[in-house]
Amino acid sequence: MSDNLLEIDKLNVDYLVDKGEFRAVKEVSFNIARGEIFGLAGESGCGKSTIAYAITRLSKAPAWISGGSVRLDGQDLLRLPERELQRIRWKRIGMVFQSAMNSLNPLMRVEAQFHDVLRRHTGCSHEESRARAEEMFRLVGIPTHRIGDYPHQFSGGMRQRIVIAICLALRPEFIIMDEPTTALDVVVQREILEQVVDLQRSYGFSVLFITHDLHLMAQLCQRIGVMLNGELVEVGDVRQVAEAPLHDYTRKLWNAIPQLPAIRITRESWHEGGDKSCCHRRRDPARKHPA
Ligand SMILES: Nc1ncnc2c1ncn2[C@@H]1O[C@H](COP(=O)(O)OP(=O)(O)OP(=O)(O)O)[C@@H](O)[C@H]1O
Repeated sequence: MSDNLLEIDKLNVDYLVDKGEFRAVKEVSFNIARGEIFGLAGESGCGKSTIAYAITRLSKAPAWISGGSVRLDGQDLLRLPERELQRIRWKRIGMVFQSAMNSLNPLMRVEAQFHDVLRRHTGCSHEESRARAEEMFRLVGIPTHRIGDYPHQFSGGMRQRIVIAICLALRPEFIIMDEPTTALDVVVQREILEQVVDLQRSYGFSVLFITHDLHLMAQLCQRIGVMLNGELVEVGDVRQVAEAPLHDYTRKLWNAIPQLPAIRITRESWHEGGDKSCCHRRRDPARKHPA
């Protein structure tokens, strides 16, 4: 069995626009190992979300996947019949997007929403889904007595945690997180991401983590891919991409970040007794990426 859970090879995605085809993702290839958190960085409009949607073939018109392959455990998702893909979405590949908290049904109690998803994908009973929902609420730090509440009775951060909890309840092997906490304030954002890392350590799923925030990415991910105008211009270990970027654009991305007294938390330091309230890598004032 390959170490890679996900293998994307020469993926092309076009948008069919008035003036013809616009290629938003150009020959993009990268792998995500089992249990790895892989980050995709790059400025707005470079194609990150387009890739996220293409992986599960949730791209909506006018997007068109025009080439390449996306293999999950060796199986090309781009060539699977839709019915088979439906069995893989959510069950094997979870998705948490920026606006996910708004995807909860406002008219249904949260427990019913858990049950709905779990019954559909696993056929489990009310008792089983209630037990799983309580377990997931505990994991994401929400008191279990709130399980019968409606979405509007929770804060934005709590709703986003609930979406993550529902996603995790299906025990996916791979989770796509596209700006999962961008709409939330930094403290809540940090708490949720700490929980995601803890859960990832417990369950061992792989994550594609997309964010504008390079610092956050460097804290969470083992490897990072950097995109520019639809192309993946650099992929590397987080330390290499942060400290010895190979591509000019990656250097520019780092240099565009305000000079804070400290800039990177390693995933290890986040978890191994470091001060979680601040960043851990002291930036060497003398160190400058070459322009
Ligand atoms: N529905 C659409 N029709 C035409 N072009 C689109 C459409 N959606 C996205 N695009 C274009 O595709 C390119 C990639 O967009 P995408 O949303 O993937 O970027 P992104 O890197 O995720 O940006 P952001 O970080 O702002 O979310 C952009 O140039 C965008 O304008």
